[in-house]
Amino acid sequence: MSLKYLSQKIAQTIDEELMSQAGGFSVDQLMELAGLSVAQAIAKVYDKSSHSRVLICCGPGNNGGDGLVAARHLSHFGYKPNIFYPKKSTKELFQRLVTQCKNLKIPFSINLDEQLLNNDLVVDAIFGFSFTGQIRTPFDEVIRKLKETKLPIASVDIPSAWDVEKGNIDNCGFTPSMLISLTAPKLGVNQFTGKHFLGGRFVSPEFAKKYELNLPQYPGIEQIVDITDLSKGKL
Ligand SMILES: NC(=O)C1=CN([C@@H]2O[C@H](COP(=O)(O)OP(=O)(O)OC[C@H]3O[C@@H](n4cnc5c(N)ncnc54)[C@H](O)[C@@H]3O)[C@@H](O)[C@H]2O)[C@@H](O)CC1
Ligand SMILES: [K+]
Repeated sequence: MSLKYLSQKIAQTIDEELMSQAGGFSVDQLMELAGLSVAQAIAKVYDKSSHSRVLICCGPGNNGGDGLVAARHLSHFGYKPNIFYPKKSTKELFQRLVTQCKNLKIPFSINLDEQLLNNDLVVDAIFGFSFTGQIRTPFDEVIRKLKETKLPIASVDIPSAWDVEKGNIDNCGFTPSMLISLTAPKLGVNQFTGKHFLGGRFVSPEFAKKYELNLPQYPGIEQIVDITDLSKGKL
């Protein structure tokens, strides 16, 4: 049974339906589980003895929110997260996530160059499935710097600046060493051959059937499932 890769529209429809009256979820709940998945996947691949300093780059939307949640969990796991969040959302949920991180003494910095010199790993939580069109400032500069860094990058849901359906067209983005797709991978990553996890363990069997997601079994109590071998060489 092959994995289902989602179009941008279906990814957004699934998101909306999960948070509809029928789905019953709040955005906080989904974001919490998404961010926890990200933190678990990172802890599985990058040991804190060698990769304790984790730079979390957060964008202006919910992908950035997943990054803030992941930063909190990584801090509890014993990592030393640093947050780069240049365009903060004014929504109450995001303000609370920032407060939670500050209460854990997680530093926020606006100096990306300095942060890239002083961390062991980057989490790319800049754009998710709602990214469209030409990349706008200040994120054009951020993506350019991430293209240049030699640090390993773990992307949340889709590598930022990749077209959600067509992938890294015109080499507009960077290729991360690791990807944590949420709910189901997006069409744009069907050529991705790096370490690939699926997270966001919140879909009911009926819901998965309705959208023919063909989700793999999550092992035991894990929030993530390794789909590297399932996804390699797709198409
Ligand atoms: N159903 C799911 O799987 C869940 C998804 N979540 C996360 O939510 C993400 C989607 O969140 P959103 O819909 O808020 O969108 P994104 O976080 O993908 O990005 C939207 C933001 O990016 C900006 N943006 C879009 N294109 C741009 C461009 N070309 N240049 C500069 N800025 C641009 C928009 O103005 C907006 O502020 C997913 O990818 C995932 O990470 C989780 O939080 C919860 C559960
Ligand atoms: K991303």
